[in-house]
Amino acid sequence: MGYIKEKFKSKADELNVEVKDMIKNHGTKKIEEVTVGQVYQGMRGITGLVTETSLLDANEGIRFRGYSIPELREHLPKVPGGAEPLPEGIFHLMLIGELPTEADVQYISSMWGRRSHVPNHVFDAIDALPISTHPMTMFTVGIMALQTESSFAKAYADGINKKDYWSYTYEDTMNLIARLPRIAAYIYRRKYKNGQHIQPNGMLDWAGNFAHMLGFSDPGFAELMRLYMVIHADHEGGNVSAHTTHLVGSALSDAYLSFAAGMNGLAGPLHGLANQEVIKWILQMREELGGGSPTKEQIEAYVRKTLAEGKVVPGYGHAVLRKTDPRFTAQMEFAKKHLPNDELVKIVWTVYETVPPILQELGKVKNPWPNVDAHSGALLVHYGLVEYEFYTVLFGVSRALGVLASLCWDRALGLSIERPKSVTTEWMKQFVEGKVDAVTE
Ligand SMILES: CC(=O)SCCNC(=O)CCNC(=O)[C@H](O)C(C)(C)COP(=O)(O)OP(=O)(O)OC[C@H]1O[C@@H](n2cnc3c(N)ncnc32)[C@H](O)[C@@H]1OP(=O)(O)O
Ligand SMILES: O=C([O-])CC(=O)C(=O)O
Repeated sequence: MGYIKEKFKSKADELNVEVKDMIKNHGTKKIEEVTVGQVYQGMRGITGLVTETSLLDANEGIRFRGYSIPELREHLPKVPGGAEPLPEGIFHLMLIGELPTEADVQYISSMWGRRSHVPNHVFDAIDALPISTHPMTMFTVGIMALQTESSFAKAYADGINKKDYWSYTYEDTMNLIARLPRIAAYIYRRKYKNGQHIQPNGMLDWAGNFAHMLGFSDPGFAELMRLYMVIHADHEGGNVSAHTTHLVGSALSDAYLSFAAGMNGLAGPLHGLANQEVIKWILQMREELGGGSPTKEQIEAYVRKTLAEGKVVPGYGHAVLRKTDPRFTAQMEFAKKHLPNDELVKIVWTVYETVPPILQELGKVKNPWPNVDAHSGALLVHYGLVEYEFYTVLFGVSRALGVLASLCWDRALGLSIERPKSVTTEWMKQFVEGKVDAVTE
């Protein structure tokens, strides 16, 4: 057994004892009351999941095992001469719960390199789709085709002990993460670069190799990919992609099935797809105004028009956050350092000055501030990755790190199949009239 796997096992054994104890001694302690409004409105504010990898504070933003994004940028290992943290490092942190050493990161990097071979039938499955297919559809088809390789599914079919679920899930996790950049790059080159594919470079780190396979040789782009892959990796457990992966995994669907399900959620415009919507919205605004940089007044008018048409302003608002997303700030800092005079980036910054007061005026928007998706597209366009329909695939490759580390924990802790209670509105009517009681068991 590799030493990262051994470390995970020993951490999981320790936490298992604590969790069993928690359930035994405090299992009946109430966390909070659930209201009728919460049940109808997306279960907002209901604490209903345990996710070890990260925790969100509504005002401060995400922390990965206690570390904020600025702290991660400082403490995680980097490539020689690089300034941005390596995704291998945040994966180690989320899985093991400790900051990695340089050696840990190198170990994970070379492990993923060794496991990165993608069988041909995956490419054939993608090639069977029309070229006009959305890249996220190609991505989930690719992941589903790769499910033939699941160690968990094979082991389960052969009959395994519950105690060993974690081990096969770990193997699937490592193999899937190793292969995702190749699948994503294949989709990009197939759809946008006439199928001129680029072979992996085994000497590079995971994100550096991804940048290389996509076809971008500017070292700034590789740095951006490292930062991008770190900041999009996880956002505690309740977001649509993480929750879906966890939910599907709770039926003991393997990592491929669970992750593909999560990616179908990420492909929704209120979640991950918002990053393509942001750049599309900005480009349309520019086109309607005849090109160039719009003024604050022009942006304000365009925002009001968007709202009047009954649409949301993409990249703004959040289900849980109540301040500017620190992932937006991290990208803004990257832009200030590397591309302070980029025209599109400057538009993103003017949009940032303009949108929040307008959303506040509406009186119903709980968070008028930008989220992670408000900034990412402008950075990608700067380096030449202009095909915005592809952006959510990048998000998905990154999100694998968090949701699959979590899936390892789900199986290691023996978490149950998820099955909350649902009711009908007829039941709800009787409940508010005091004719039926809430079901507590
Ligand atoms: C990686 C991520 O997933 S980050 C989120 C990416 N998504 C986006 O950027 C899309 C734009 N934003 C939104 O649609 C929302 O803010 C969401 C989906 C992120 C959160 O939704 P909710 O938790 O329901 O937000 P909230 O409670 O503030 O919504 C209240 C009202 O304000 C509206 N609202 C919220 N954000 C916006 C916005 N950016 N533009 C216009 N209206 C908005 C909601 O649509 C809702 O209107 P309704 O009562 O008429 O249905
Ligand atoms: O937390 C959420 O609901 C959405 C989000 O920002 C993410 O998943 O990154």
